[in-house]
Amino acid sequence: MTLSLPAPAKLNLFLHITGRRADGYHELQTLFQLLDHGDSLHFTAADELRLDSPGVPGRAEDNLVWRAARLLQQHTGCRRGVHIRLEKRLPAGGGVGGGSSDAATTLLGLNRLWSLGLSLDELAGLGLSLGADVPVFVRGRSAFAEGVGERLHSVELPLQWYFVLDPGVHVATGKIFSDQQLTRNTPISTVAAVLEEATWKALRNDCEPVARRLFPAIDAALKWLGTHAGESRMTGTGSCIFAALPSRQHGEKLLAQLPPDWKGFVARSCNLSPLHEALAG
Ligand SMILES: C[C@@](CO)(OP(=O)(O)O)[C@H](O)COP(=O)(O)OP(=O)(O)OC[C@H]1O[C@@H](n2ccc(N)nc2=O)[C@H](O)[C@@H]1O
Ligand SMILES: Nc1ncnc2c1ncn2[C@@H]1O[C@H](COP(=O)(O)OP(=O)(O)O)[C@@H](O)[C@H]1O
Repeated sequence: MTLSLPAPAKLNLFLHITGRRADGYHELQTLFQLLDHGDSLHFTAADELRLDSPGVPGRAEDNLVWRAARLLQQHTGCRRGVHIRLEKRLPAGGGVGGGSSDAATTLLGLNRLWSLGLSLDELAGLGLSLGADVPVFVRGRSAFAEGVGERLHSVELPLQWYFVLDPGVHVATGKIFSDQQLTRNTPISTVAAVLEEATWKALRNDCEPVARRLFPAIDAALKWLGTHAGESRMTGTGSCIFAALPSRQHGEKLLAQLPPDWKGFVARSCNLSPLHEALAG
């Protein structure tokens, strides 16, 4: 029997860098918006661990799916295996959290397949050791986040169509965070304040000026989407750019007009992750 589960994308609707910890990691405030579009993972019970992920370059052992499965085995002492097939749709290094979401789906999927009975708190704790963005996908709710992204307050955001433009460049998160021109002193805000309509315009992505300076394609993508869809912003540390849309049809039209080197997708926002809906159903 095969268990097939989604690994949804996220957008950072804004991303403020508010400080830097003694260990060099940056403190941030962000709004994680989950989307109904993403990768798919297929889990089939087996004696050994095997990963089939043609869309992700590099060794299987470095894949976050593999690392999540190994971590779960080590943490629980479980000796069961699994064959996992990863159907990759999200751009890697695109700021839409594909790798982190794949890891979260693996943790929840194997917790179910191997009948481990770990709680969401335990799984989120394990996820955090794989990456700062993994806990939000484990918990499965759009959320305001603080710290390095691990202090989560779930929020109900208005449902919205989004266009996500992938300018085809891979941004290493560390390259943005180590840039000398990155601002690290945005004043700390509150959940209530960021959710107010009046405050919305003042929110931004502090990584955006650095990313558009380092990557001309990101600058060009921001200009293109700004012209075609109005206010546009970068997600995470890039490279994807997004804009809110009045309808899916607007997004389909934009897809047809995209310059040849760029890709994109149209997605609807969701407050509850499609992964959690699938596991509940
Ligand atoms: C900033 C976000 C927002 O979603 O960017 P995206 O990765 O989604 O683009 C994430 O929290 C990213 O978290 P995560 O994806 O775990 O970061 P990693 O790749 O592990 O970080 C690579 C490097 O960036 C730096 N780093 C990362 C996160 C952080 N809060 N402060 C940092 O200074 C560290 O030097 C780290 O070694
Ligand atoms: N399953 C995976 N999918 C995508 N990237 C992965 C995966 N496992 C490991 N990686 C590595 O993690 C990096 C960041 O992946 P990803 O989460 O897609 O980017 P971002 O954090 O910018 O959204 C990739 O460049 C890749 O080297």
